[in-house]
Amino acid sequence: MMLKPRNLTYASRILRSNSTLAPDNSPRAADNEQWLERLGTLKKTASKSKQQITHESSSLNRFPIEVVSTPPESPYIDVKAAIANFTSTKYLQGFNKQKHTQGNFVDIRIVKCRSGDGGDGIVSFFRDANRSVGPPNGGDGGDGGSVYVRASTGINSLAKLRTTYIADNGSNGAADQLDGARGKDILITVPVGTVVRWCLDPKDVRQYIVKEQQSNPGASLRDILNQNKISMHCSGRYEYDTKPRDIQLFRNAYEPGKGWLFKGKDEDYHQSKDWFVDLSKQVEDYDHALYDSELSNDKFPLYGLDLGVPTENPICLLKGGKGGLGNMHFLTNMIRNPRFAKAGRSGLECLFLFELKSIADLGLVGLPNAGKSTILNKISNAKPKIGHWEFTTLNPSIGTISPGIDKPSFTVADIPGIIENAAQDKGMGLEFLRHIERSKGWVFVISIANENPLEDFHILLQELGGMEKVGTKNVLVVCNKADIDHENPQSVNKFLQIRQFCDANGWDSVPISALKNENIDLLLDKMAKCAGKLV
Ligand SMILES: Nc1nc2c(ncn2[C@@H]2O[C@H](COP(=O)(O)OP(=O)(O)OP(=O)(O)O)[C@@H](O)[C@H]2O)c(=O)[nH]1
Repeated sequence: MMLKPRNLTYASRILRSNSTLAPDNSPRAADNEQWLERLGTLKKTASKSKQQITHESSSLNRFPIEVVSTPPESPYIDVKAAIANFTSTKYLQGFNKQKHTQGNFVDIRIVKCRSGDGGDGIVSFFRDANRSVGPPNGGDGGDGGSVYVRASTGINSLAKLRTTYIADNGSNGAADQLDGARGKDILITVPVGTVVRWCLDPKDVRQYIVKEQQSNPGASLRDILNQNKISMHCSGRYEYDTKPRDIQLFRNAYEPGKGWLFKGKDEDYHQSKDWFVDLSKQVEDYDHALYDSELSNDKFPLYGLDLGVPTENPICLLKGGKGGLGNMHFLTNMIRNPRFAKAGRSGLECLFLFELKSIADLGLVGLPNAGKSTILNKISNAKPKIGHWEFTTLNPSIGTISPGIDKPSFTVADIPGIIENAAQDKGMGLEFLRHIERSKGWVFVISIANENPLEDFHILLQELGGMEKVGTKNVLVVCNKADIDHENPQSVNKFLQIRQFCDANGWDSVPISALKNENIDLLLDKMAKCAGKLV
C-alpha cells in the first residue's frame, strides 16, 4: 500500500483540529516532504505485489506457442501464437444468429469490458473570512470501477450476457480535501463451466480474413486463422524457465512523470521553475510505483480463465484506474501555493471470449441420425428434439441419469451430429466439442442400420482427433437400431466387426435399440462405468 501523507498524520490532525482556524487536517509541508522522500523506496517494492488472477486450470487447451524473446532481452516473454486461439470460428461464421439456435441457448459470446478511469485530483485552496488563499486543500480523484466475473450455478446459458460492460469512472476530487467517489464496479455472472479468454476484436479479424482471402483465394477461414500468428507480450516464470503464463495488458495512461494538471499558470511556466522540476522528479517515483503495480495486476491468463466451479469471491478481470492526487499533497517548505494536481490513471479496455463448456460426465457423439437424442430421451430427464432428418439437434442438451436409489447419478451431454470433414467446418463443425471436452467418457453412438457402421466409427474417430485424443477418454461404443433387420446375418456381422475393433482397443461395446427399449438396462450399467461412477 502506498501511504500518502494524510494517512501518516491522521492522529496529529485530530489533536490540532480544535486549536487553529485553518482547515488543519490537510497534510503539513513537513509531512509531504517526508512522503516525497519515501517514494524512492516504494518504487522498488511495488513491483513485487501479488498477481490477481490465479484461476488457471490444467484442463484448458494449451495451444502451441512460439517463444520469441525472453528477459533480459525484453522485459517480457514475447510469444507468437495462431490467431485461431484468440477468436472463435463459430462467432466469425455468424453461428450466433437466430437461425442457428434452438431456444435461448447461447454458448459463446464476445464481450467488450472496460474498467473506469480514475478521477482527477484537483487544485483548491482553503478560504475563509480572514484568508483569501489559505493552504492547499484539493482532494484526490476516486478510483475507477473494476470489472469482475463470477461463476454461479442455476444459469446454463450465456444468453443474458451483454455485449459491453463499462464500469464507472471515479469522480474528481473536491475542495476541503474531499476525495472523489469510487466508480461503481461491474459484476458479470456466468454459468459454472464458462471459460473466459482474452480475444481479438472480431471486426479486425474479419478485415484481416478478407485481405488474406483476396491474396490467397483458396484459403479457408480455419487455415487463415491457424496459419497466421499474432505476437504478444506475456509475463511468466522467467526466473526458472521461460513459461509464459499471462498476457500483459497495458493501459492507455500517462507515462511516469507526466499527467500534471495546472491551474492559473501553464505547464511551460512550471517546467521552467527548479522547484517544480525537483518535485516532479520525486513524484515520478510515485508514478513508477503505480505503473509497476498496474503491470503486476493487469494480466490475463494466456490459456484462459477456467470457471469450472462456483466462485466464492468474484475475480477481477480489469482493475479500475487509480485516482489522481489533489494539490494538498504538493505543499512543501519550498512550494507554498501548488497550483497543480495529478490526473487519474486510465482504466483498461479488452475483449473477452466467454465460452460455455458444459460439465457432463459423458458425451454422446455420433453421425447425424444415429439416435443420440432418442437414447438421451429414453434414459434421462432431458427431452432433446428427435427427428428422422439429419441435424435435428442444433444445440447440446444435458440429461441427468439416475440409475437407482443405491447407484450414483451422472450427467450425459448430447451434441449435434458430426460428419466427415467436420474438422474443416463441414456440417455443424466441431464447435460443440467444447461441451464434451471435460467429460470423463465418450459414448459413440453408431447406427448399425447404416451400410458400413465400422467405417462410420472410423470417420468419427478421425474427426475427433484420432486415437491419441480419444485414448484420453473412457470409451463406450453403442450400436443402435439393432432392431432393424435384426434377423439378417449381415446385421449381426456388422456388429461383430465393431466389437472386434473395440476389443482390440480395450473399449466396451453394446448393441441396443433405443426405439424399442432393448438392452437399455445393460447400456445404463456400461454408461455408469464409462462415467467412472461404477467399478
Ligand atoms: N428403428 C430405430 N430407429 C431409431 C432408433 N433410435 C432412433 N431411431 C430413429 O432415428 C431417427 C434419428 O434419431 P435422433 O435421436 O434424432 O438421432 P440423432 O443422432 O440425435 O440425430 P441428429 O440430431 O441429426 O444428430 C429418428 O427418426 C428416430 O426415431 C432405434 O433404435 N431403432
